[in-house]
Amino acid sequence: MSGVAKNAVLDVRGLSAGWGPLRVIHDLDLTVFAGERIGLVGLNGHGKSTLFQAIAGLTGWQRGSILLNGFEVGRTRSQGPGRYTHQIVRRGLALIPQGDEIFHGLTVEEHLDSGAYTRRAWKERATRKLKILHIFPPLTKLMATPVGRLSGGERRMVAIGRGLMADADLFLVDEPSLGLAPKIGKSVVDALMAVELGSSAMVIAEQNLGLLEGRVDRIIGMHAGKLKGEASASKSLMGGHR
Ligand SMILES: Nc1ncnc2c1ncn2[C@@H]1O[C@H](COP(=O)(O)OP(=O)(O)OP(=O)(O)O)[C@@H](O)[C@H]1O
Repeated sequence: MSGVAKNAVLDVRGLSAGWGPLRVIHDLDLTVFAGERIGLVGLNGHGKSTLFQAIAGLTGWQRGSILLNGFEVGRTRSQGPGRYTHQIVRRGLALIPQGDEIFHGLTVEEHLDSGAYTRRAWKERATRKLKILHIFPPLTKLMATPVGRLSGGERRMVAIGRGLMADADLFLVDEPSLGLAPKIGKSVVDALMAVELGSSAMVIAEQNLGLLEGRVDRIIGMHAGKLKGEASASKSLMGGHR
């Protein structure tokens, strides 16, 4: 293999990971470059979430190399989740997990603020919130509303918006449309397409290829814990229609 490209935000080599006796990820390689928006498409249970959790250091066990901004964050580990996750987050990772990890009693604005957890993001939180509201306009009038009163689609916007508040270089978004009515799910994915990445990168896991087709820079299939190469549905090949 050639060396790591200079602008690789993420470079995964020989990653295997799983839960207890279950091996979910099999010797996987993946490189994500700055500015890229990637679709990770695969059916339920084929390891998309486990791959994201491995990058965040949250699987039951894992081995192999994971370079985040050139720093090794992989480490062989097998003693319970979460041991290094805060360090990985400080290196530039934002994981937006499946479902809505929200606190019903907190307002929309409190959720967004809670996503600005680095010193720089906190300082810039007013500007960052404006950007989130630009991406998710329905949240504008709901800033003071406790999220327990919101609809499923609005809650998903809050959960994703909170993740996007981070000063991160790599955003991993796990099944943003899951459980939402098709129209709402599409509008949430549309919003993710509108995020200006600059030198950061985004990987969106989805079961529904149609939501990403022609709209991301690359689509990578995932099957039985392995990546299946790239589908011919990248933005450039499809003419970048919206
Ligand atoms: N926390 C966990 N503990 C034990 N097994 C798990 C855990 N999370 C996932 N698994 C198992 O790992 C396998 C891969 O699941 P994973 O959630 O990574 O797939 P996925 O492609 O993201 O699908 P989904 O859309 O359901 O999240 C499944 O067999 C699942 O049961």
